[in-house]
Amino acid sequence: MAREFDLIVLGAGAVGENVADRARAAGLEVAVVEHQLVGGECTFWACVPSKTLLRSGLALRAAQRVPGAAEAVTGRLDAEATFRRRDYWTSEWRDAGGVHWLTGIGAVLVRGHGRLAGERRVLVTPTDGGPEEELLARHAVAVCTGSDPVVPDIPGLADAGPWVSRDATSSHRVPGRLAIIGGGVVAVEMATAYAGLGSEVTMLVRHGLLGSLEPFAAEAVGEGLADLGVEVRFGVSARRVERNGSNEVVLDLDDDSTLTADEVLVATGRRPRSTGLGLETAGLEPGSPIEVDDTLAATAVPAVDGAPWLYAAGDVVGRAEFTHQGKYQARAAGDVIAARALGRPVDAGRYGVHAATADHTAVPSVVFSDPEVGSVGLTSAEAADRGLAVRTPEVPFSSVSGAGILADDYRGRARLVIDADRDVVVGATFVGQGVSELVQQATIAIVGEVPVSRLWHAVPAFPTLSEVWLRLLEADGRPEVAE
Ligand SMILES: Cc1cc2nc3c(=O)[nH]c(=O)nc-3n(C[C@H](O)[C@H](O)[C@H](O)COP(=O)(O)OP(=O)(O)OC[C@H]3O[C@@H](n4cnc5c(N)ncnc54)[C@H](O)[C@@H]3O)c2cc1C
Ligand SMILES: NC(=O)c1ccc[n+]([C@@H]2O[C@H](COP(=O)([O-])OP(=O)(O)OC[C@H]3O[C@@H](n4cnc5c(N)ncnc54)[C@H](O)[C@@H]3O)[C@@H](O)[C@H]2O)c1
Repeated sequence: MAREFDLIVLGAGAVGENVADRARAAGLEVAVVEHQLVGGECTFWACVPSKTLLRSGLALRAAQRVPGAAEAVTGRLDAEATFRRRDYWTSEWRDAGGVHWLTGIGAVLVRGHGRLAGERRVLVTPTDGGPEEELLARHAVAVCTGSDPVVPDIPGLADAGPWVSRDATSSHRVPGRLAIIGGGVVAVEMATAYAGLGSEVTMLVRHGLLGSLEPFAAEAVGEGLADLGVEVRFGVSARRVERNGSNEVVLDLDDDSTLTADEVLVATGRRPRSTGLGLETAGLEPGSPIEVDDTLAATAVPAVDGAPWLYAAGDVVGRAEFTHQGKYQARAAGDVIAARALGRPVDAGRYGVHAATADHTAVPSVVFSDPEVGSVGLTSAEAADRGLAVRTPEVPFSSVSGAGILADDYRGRARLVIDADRDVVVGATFVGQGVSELVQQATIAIVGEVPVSRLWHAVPAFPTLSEVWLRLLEADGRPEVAE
């Protein structure tokens, strides 16, 4: 007989876990269906292992930039120890901790592959090979199934056994020569990590590095990669790839040259994991992102008894492929599903309790390269596309004592994008060592719509990196008192 729950969540990544958590907190009966590891991509193959692989190199280079400490650290990175720390943080790819947490909040974990079979009905093929199980949802189904890497259709590539991000983040081996196809965030972070660990890295970048960010930040990252010995080849693509008899990967490039490596990492973007989910039984297109409104309800699926029943959040909706933003969507989704199920008021207005408004205004992100890039909101180019009249004060960190004290020859820049009509910050980009911690200040300024004239009263402590805010305000100009 079918088991019945108030809410069925497909996927126990960070996003599915948070939908379940909020709905459970309101007292709903929740089932979570997971066909792999509870914790998903971020915990086991993405954020956590990539950041632990990067951290050792960043820490070593930070010490090398401070006389006194530099003399004390004369050796190279210890790859084995770096991998061991990564293995600790990924619990050696075991999810007992996640399962303990999920059952601790009172959700029911169903191990298997779930797919929709019409309105509020899910079929699960159990991981252990048992008979298919039917689950029924009294109120809602939330699809939180994440995304998959895209492998371009380059002749021979698939047969050459390329690395995708999971291979790079879970490897216990440092390839002597690593070729990377792509110039986005995965490519840049893995180039930084593996160059630090001792690989000879060559990046094949069809267009620019980190294309969605401010060009000055990408330029600084390019210089940082060069300092690490990474060769970045712009405007070059692979025409054909093959693994030869010596187990080398040979890439035939469209500038008529050849690149030989021990491994090739494909880092050319991701697509929503929306096939094999039975989405067509709800009238949706498999393979596409699931389009949702700001309460995360699927816009193309009709409501039942006046309430939406199909929700989606995280990478599968394609609004902002970051764990933190997916979890933000998940909190709104879990709360609104509960509110609608329990007949409680719904606050779906701009910045309402149940609306993921910040998806449109203030998505923060950090590229953990060396230097780091921290950004939130609009770039100058995006503001121009929206027809906004903006001021864009920009300063080097050489004007900030805290930066000079943090590291000798500190290199970095910062830029604000200020909506001139409303006199509020709508975007910020920082590049430099340790700038990741500056992003939240900008996020608060944007979401809070704090007038720039008021920011002059938010005094940064001396001598911290945050003093860059003062320099940015000075570059923008001290407010004048009206006659
Ligand atoms: C290398 C790399 C590094 C990254 N670093 C960062 C970072 O530093 N910071 C950051 O914010 N973001 C980072 N990201 C992005 C981040 O990993 C994703 O945005 C995040 O994991 C999305 O979470 P999710 O829950 O939507 O998807 P996932 O984590 O992919 O979870 C989806 C879950 O659903 C399960 N599932 C799928 N289909 C089914 C089904 N039919 N039945 C049952 N279960 C199913 C999967 O097994 C998985 O557990 C990184 C991404 C990559 C690739
Ligand atoms: N620190 C973080 O927050 C972090 C880290 C890693 C990944 N992520 C998330 O994961 C997502 C995926 O990252 P990604 O780097 O794979 O994607 P991306 O979209 O950032 O970059 C893809 C890159 O591949 C290039 N490309 C695309 N097709 C190509 C082809 N056929 N040949 C050559 N180059 C090609 C693009 O020009 C671009 O440079 C990101 O959008 C991000 O949201 C976040």
